[in-house]
Amino acid sequence: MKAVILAAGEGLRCRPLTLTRSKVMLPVANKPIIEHVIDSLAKNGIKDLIIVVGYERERIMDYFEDGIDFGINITYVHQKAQLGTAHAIKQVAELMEEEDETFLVLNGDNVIETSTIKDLLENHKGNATILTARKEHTRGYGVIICDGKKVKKIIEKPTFEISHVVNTGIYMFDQEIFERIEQTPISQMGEYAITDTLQQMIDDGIQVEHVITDSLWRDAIFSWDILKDNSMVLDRYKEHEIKGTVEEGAIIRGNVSIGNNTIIRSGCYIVGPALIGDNCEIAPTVVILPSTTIGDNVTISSFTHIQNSIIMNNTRIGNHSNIANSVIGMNNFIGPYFITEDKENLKIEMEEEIQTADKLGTITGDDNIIGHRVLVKAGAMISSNCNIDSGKIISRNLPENSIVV
Ligand SMILES: CC(=O)N[C@H]1[C@@H](OP(=O)(O)O)O[C@H](CO)[C@@H](O)[C@@H]1O
Repeated sequence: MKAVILAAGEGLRCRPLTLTRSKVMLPVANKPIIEHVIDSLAKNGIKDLIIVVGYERERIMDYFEDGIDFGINITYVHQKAQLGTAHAIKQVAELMEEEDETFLVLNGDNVIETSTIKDLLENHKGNATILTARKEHTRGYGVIICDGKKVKKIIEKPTFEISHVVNTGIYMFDQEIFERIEQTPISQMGEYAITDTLQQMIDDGIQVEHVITDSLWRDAIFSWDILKDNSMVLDRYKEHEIKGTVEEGAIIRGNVSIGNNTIIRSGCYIVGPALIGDNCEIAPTVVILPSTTIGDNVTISSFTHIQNSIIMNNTRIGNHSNIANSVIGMNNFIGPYFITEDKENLKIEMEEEIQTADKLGTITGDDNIIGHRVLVKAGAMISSNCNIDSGKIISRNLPENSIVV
C-alpha cells in the first residue's frame, strides 16, 4: 500500500521560522516534523511513499532523497500552486497503480508516533475513513459530528464549539476519491478542500467512517506550538544515548542524549529529558533544564541557562545568557548576557486575531547577529538576517533584515 504525505504548504502562521524552510521541516526532538511521520509509516510496514512538495521543496528533497536511509521508497510530486488539500491529493492520481486499491494520506506537519495510524490501517472500510482525535480546544481544526463510527457531518474550522472530535487530516481512501475530487467545487476560501469532498460523499449517501486515536497527534498551528510538541516527544523518547564526551564534574540527570563529538565540560548541570546533537561544545557551568533540544554544531558559553527551548543547528550563544520557553533558529550568533523574558498566557496578535501562548519567551529565525546584553521581551519575535547592536531591548517583532542600532 502507498502512503501520500502533503508537504507543499509554507505554514504562514509559523513565521519567522518558515521564512527559510517549510513547516514540515521544523525540528522537533532534532528531527524535522515530517520525519516523525515517515518513521511511523516505515515502522508500520509501508514501503512506498509519495510526498507532495511545493514551498522550499529542495530542502525536503535534499534531506530525504530517495528515502532509502529512512526505510521507505520516496517519489516526489510538485504541486505548483497551493490550491487546497483536495487539489494536493489530486496530484498523485497518475502515480497510483491498479493494485493500489486503497492508500493512506497524511499531513507532513503533524507529529505522530508509530501507534497513531495503526487503528486506521486495521479498521478501514468502504471508500473513505478519517482518523480523528478528541481535543478540548478545537479552534483551527475541522470537526466531525458522528453517530458511532459513521461520520454525519464534517465542519471546517467552525467559529463556535460544536464537537470535540477533530479531523487529524489523516485518511484512508480508495481510488474513487480522485473522481470525487474532480466534482468538488472551490470553497469560499478559494481552495479545493478534501473536507468538502468528504461532505459531498456523505450527502450522496456514501458511508464515510472515522477511527478515533488516543495516540500522539500534534499539529503545530503557531510557531510556539513546536515547544509543546518537542516536550511531548522528549517525554516519550526511549533511545537516549551518550555518544560524546562528558567531562568529570559534569552532572547529568534523567534522560539525556548527547551526540557524536559533543563535549560537555566540567561543572555543567543537565536535567532531562533533553537532546543535544553532534559536534556541540557546552562550556563549563552551563545549565540545561528539561524539555530542551539542541541541534548540531552549537556552542554554548559558560554560565548560560537554557530551559524548555529549541536551539537549532550552527548557533552560538554567549556566556551568562538566559533562554527559556524559546525557539532559536539556525546560524545565529548571539553575544553574552542575552536574556529572553517569558510570560504565561501571553496574548499575541496574529492575522488580526488575538492568540494565546501558554508560556513563551521569544521565537528567533535564522542568520541573526545579536550583540551583548540584549533583552528580548516576552513574545517579541526576531525574524531572520537581523543585526542587533549591544545593549538593546527588543520589545516588538523585528522584520527580516532589520538593523537595530
Ligand atoms: C481543508 C482541510 O483539509 N482541513 C484540514 C486540515 O487543515 P489545514 O488548515 O489545511 O491544516 O488539517 C487539519 C488537521 O491538521 C484538519 O483538522 C482540517 O480539517
